[in-house]
Amino acid sequence: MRIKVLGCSGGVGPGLRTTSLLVDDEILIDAGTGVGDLSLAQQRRISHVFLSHSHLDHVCGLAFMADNLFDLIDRPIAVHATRQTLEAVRQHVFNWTIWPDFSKLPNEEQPLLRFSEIEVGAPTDLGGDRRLTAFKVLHTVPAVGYALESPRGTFAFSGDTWANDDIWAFLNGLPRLDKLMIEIAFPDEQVELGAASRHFTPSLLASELRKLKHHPELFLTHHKPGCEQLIEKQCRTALKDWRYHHLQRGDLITS
Ligand SMILES: Nc1ncnc2c1ncn2[C@@H]1O[C@@H]2COP(=O)(O)O[C@H]2[C@H]1O
Repeated sequence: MRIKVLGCSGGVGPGLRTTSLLVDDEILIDAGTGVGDLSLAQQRRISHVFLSHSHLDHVCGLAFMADNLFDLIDRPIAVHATRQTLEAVRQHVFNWTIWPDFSKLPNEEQPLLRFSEIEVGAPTDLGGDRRLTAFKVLHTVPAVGYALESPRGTFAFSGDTWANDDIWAFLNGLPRLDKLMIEIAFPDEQVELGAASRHFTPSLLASELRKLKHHPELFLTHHKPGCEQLIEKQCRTALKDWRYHHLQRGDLITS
């Protein structure tokens, strides 16, 4: 699998885009502002979108992409998420007030978006020997991460999360875990804001990682704008036993 990082910042600013991963040119995992860097031709190729949770920085690109593609595609884009996330997105974004309901446009028989509920823990076959499984994480709204498995390896994306044992129980149950994209939004000084907003700091992530039986390569993500350098400095100590990278927009992960 070829995973292109369209965005992985915890906010926006010059060169910063919010979370969106393009898998094999046809699947999006989350649809943050990073979607805005795809050409129309690239957007037309998207057939599935998997959302981790309902927060704006992970879904706003879906709204703009749907509008862009209005006249350009003749089959729906499948938007997969848990029941709670779909309810939130439908009620608060695609509600005709914030944005048109593209699950009813251009008409209900052939809509642009087709919402599709996923079950946590139930694998979805993506074809080509690839499968994707949602796993529960802990954030301020219902949220999941996704594991992508293929014969060549397993990549997992934590989504936005804070410390909790469900993540490690799921990841420890995987036969292998080669690459883990996991968030650190705040530096250690902001551990209280991290707790309130349910985000990791470097020391907290390092301590939670002791529960993981695998030793994957780590791809650190979702740093809040302005916090990047301090987080990087703290990771040099906190994660010294791990092979890790601070993920950047435009990076490629192969799995
Ligand atoms: N008390 C709070 N609860 C949740 N989010 C907060 C709070 N205070 C500030 N925030 C910010 O609001 C942001 C919403 O998106 P994030 O979860 O990425 O990160 C969150 C924090 O940066």
